[in-house]
Amino acid sequence: MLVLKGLRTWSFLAGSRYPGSAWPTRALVQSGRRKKLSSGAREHYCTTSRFPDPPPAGKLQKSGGETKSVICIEGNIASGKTTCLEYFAKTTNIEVLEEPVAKWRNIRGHNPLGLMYQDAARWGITLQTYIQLTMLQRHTRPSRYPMRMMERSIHSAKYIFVENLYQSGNMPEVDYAVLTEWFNWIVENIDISVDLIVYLHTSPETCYKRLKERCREEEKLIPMEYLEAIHHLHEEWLIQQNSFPVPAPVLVIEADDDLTKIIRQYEENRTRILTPSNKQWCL
Ligand SMILES: Nc1ncnc2c1ncn2[C@@H]1O[C@H](COP(=O)(O)OP(=O)(O)O)[C@@H](O)[C@H]1O
Ligand SMILES: Cc1cn([C@H]2C[C@H](O)[C@@H](COP(=O)(O)O)O2)c(=O)[nH]c1=O
Repeated sequence: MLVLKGLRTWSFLAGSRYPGSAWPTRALVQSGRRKKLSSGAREHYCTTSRFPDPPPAGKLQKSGGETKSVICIEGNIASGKTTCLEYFAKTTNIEVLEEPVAKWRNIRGHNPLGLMYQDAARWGITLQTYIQLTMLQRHTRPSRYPMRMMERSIHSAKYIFVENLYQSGNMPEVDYAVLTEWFNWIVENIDISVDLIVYLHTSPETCYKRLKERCREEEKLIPMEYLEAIHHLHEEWLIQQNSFPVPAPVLVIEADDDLTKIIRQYEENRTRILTPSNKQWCL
């Protein structure tokens, strides 16, 4: 067991989920099915200490307080992710983790989210570096619950928001390269696996309306085109599945409806959402 920091213990695991490469082949990715190691992988990881030998190839994973299933709620800005999490927070035995937006709005008195919206080309790298860190902290946080439900993921921060900054010309190639190297290292070395993605599928128009109603100060200047760009990146990633690796099966919830209808959909899909191993309803 390698003790890295204080009480936090991590173990080098005997095998990677995707041995030999960071991700499964494109075919596996496109089918939305992650291939686990043969014979049930997770249970067979060896946590025996080999220190002071060089650690075996594998992923860093926290020991103790193992989280069994991770469900990520993905969707455009103001699509209803937090509202969805609030609904499932009433369920026992689920740890619900909202996005750490408060941190993105205030790090030691600075507001990287606000700065990014004021000048994306200057502050995009700053915000996304911090978001990548805080998302990693979310994924790797110890838990005593059998299930974790997270708002977004380190995957969407990279594949949607970093990508959008880069594609829109607001992130220089060197910044993109640095963030990508960081991200790839994380994927290869740390367990950030996800068992199910619930995609709240909305139109950009719906999000624009809800964004205006929510009225978050930093987001006041967001134009419709920004929500359209974020929407298209989600569609390519999660529906067409032709842009970036999809880390888990995708369950799509049509989320343009009003709150009463959405709650009914959550009720109807409750078992599908809370049984991530049941993939028959997923893309
Ligand atoms: N189905 C819905 N119908 C109408 N308004 C909604 C619905 N879901 C969420 N809202 C409202 O839209 C705004 C954004 O929702 P929120 O859950 O914060 O979105 P997100 O977390 O995806 O950004 C909030 O004001 C929320 O009350
Ligand atoms: C993950 C992520 C988020 N953001 C921005 C987008 C929104 O303004 C907020 C998150 O709010 P939401 O209501 O939960 O969508 O943060 C970003 O700029 N970059 C990111 O990687």
